[in-house]
Amino acid sequence: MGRVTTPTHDQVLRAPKVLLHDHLDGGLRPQTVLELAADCGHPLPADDADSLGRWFAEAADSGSLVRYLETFDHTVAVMQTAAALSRVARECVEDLAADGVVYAEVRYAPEQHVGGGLTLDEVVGAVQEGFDAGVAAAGGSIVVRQLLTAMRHQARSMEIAELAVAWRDRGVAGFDIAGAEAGYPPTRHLDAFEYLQRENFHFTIHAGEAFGLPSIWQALQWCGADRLGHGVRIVDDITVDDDGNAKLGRLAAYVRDKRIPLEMCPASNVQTGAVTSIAEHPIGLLTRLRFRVTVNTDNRLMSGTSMTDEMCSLVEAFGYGLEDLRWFTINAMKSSFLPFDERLEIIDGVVKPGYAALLGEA
Ligand SMILES: O=c1[nH]cnc2c1ncn2[C@@H]1O[C@H](CO)[C@@H](O)[C@H]1O
Ligand SMILES: [Zn+2]
Repeated sequence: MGRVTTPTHDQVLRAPKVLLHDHLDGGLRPQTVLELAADCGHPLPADDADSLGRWFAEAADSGSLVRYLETFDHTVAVMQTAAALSRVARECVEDLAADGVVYAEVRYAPEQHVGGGLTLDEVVGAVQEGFDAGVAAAGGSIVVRQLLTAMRHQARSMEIAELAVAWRDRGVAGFDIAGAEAGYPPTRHLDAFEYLQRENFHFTIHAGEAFGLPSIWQALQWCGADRLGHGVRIVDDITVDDDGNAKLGRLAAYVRDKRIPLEMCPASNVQTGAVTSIAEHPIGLLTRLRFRVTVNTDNRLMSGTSMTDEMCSLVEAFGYGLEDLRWFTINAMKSSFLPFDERLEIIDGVVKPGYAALLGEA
């Protein structure tokens, strides 16, 4: 893609970044996990913040999505009160703002936070309170919305979809399904997706991460997803010949033609074994073919990552310049679930001037 102005780490940190795929229960500070676990008597596999952070990264680095997801037992366990949820949500916004994120959609599954007696409504309210406090602490330099996730192996998706719609004007911008992909096709939750479409609401679906094209096809053509969580396996429908010419199958062509946003999470994909390395991540090919690619963190705790780290690893692996990072960022902002005028305001008022200033330095 065009010109290349290789950025320094400090420039990537200062660049305005947009995050569409980040799990609230995958982004806690290790120290906070320790303190909340002490409060509620939850036993942890380590007793200081450094070793606990390392434990999460190592346990998640398993080559299997199912084992990766087991690490969430410890974060979800300490997020069962309104105070704990608000704290985690506030710290999440503080950490994203410090990382130069200007817009974020942060997701979690409310049904996993009712073990301490909270109602679903109270869970969403507690998270929103934390987000509001975090945005205030960051001096309004960041805009944050919730995405409500339903767990694909459970049967509460309709209820969670209704919850999301009930909160649509109070901080919730969309809906998602997550959890183990193989064996739990998105069509299990068709009633929820059809309801959301009738409500003119937005949703994304984790698809094409641990399972291939049928999962992506169902998410788009049966369920009507607006975006794909990961979607990496769309490359199974693309062949590249020895001269580098790519041939797209019907599904890959549809995804590109319709500008379906791909919420790509490079570090997470290496840990779950969806790809073997960042350098071999399909994001390189998909970017070259001009799919609507976005860059995301997925789980900052489990992957020991940040938006700055993800961007820097792509700069290193693919030689991307500031121009490419701006393209990813504008792609993400165009694909957000905010109203169109609010998206434009951030693109024209924040993202473009931010990159113009950095390109002026370079
Ligand atoms: O990459 C992923 N693929 C599928 N599910 C995930 C991923 N990361 C996190 N979760 C699941 O989403 C729940 C709500 O945030 C988490 O508890 C985890 O089980
Ligand atoms: Zn995810």
